[in-house]
Amino acid sequence: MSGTRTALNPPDGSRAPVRHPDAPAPGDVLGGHYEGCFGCGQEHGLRLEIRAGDGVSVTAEFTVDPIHQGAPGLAHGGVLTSALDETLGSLSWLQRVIAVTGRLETDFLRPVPVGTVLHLEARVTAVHGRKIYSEATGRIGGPDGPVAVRAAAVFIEVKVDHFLKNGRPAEIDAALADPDQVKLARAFEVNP
Ligand SMILES: CCCCCCCC/C=C\CCCCCCCC(=O)SCCNC(=O)CCNC(=O)[C@H](O)C(C)(C)COP(=O)(O)OP(=O)(O)OC[C@H]1O[C@@H](n2cnc3c(N)ncnc32)[C@H](O)[C@@H]1OP(=O)(O)O
Repeated sequence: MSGTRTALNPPDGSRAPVRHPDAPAPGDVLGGHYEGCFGCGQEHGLRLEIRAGDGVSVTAEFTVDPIHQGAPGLAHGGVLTSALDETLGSLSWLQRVIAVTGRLETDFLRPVPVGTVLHLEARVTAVHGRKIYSEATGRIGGPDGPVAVRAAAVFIEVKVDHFLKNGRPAEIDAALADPDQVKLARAFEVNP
């Protein structure tokens, strides 16, 4: 695994992230990108409601329920990583690009008990070509509480074709039949 951290460090020539002029205002709820999403769909999964923050940042609160357990009474690490992944993924809204996770590294610093509200915050740190570098934290006890989990990631910008080519036809057809979904995807694609 030597050199893996290097992939999470923005290379020379990276630029600062830019908040799109039409990005939602700080404090606005972003809304999900797809109702079937495990992270932001509101009918199943983590049901994350993510808000725009300042600059290219977002916040969210995730309540750890009994279905999220790994060890008795404690959150599963993979579930916490999913919450971080979704929060990081939603940074796309503020840049008006579509991006998927290329690499995601999580540090688990404290156990997270069932019933905890995890205060999530994510921000883009740099952009290099299609690579978007970002970081996230999950704090317990409040937005300024101790960090329980943190992540560093590289997201890779893609076009709508990524989903059309790789997704399962049933869900793709349903998404294409949903004018809001198509509008959303196209808006992101044509407004860099
Ligand atoms: C009209 C209806 C249609 C529906 C529309 C829906 C809209 C939905 C909106 C928003 C969805 C967002 C969903 C968010 C959900 C939360 C986030 C997730 O969990 S996403 C799922 C997990 N991630 C994957 O499944 C990626 C799987 N991987 C891939 O598909 C490819 O590997 C991909 C696209 C990431 C890269 O493949 P390449 O062929 O396009 O590009 P290459 O040339 O390999 O890489 C480009 C640059 O990126 C670097 N790169 C690629 N992978 C990297 C990695 N793992 N680590 C570091 N750098 C990496 C490369 O070194 C290269 O850098 P250099 O330009 O040369 O400097």
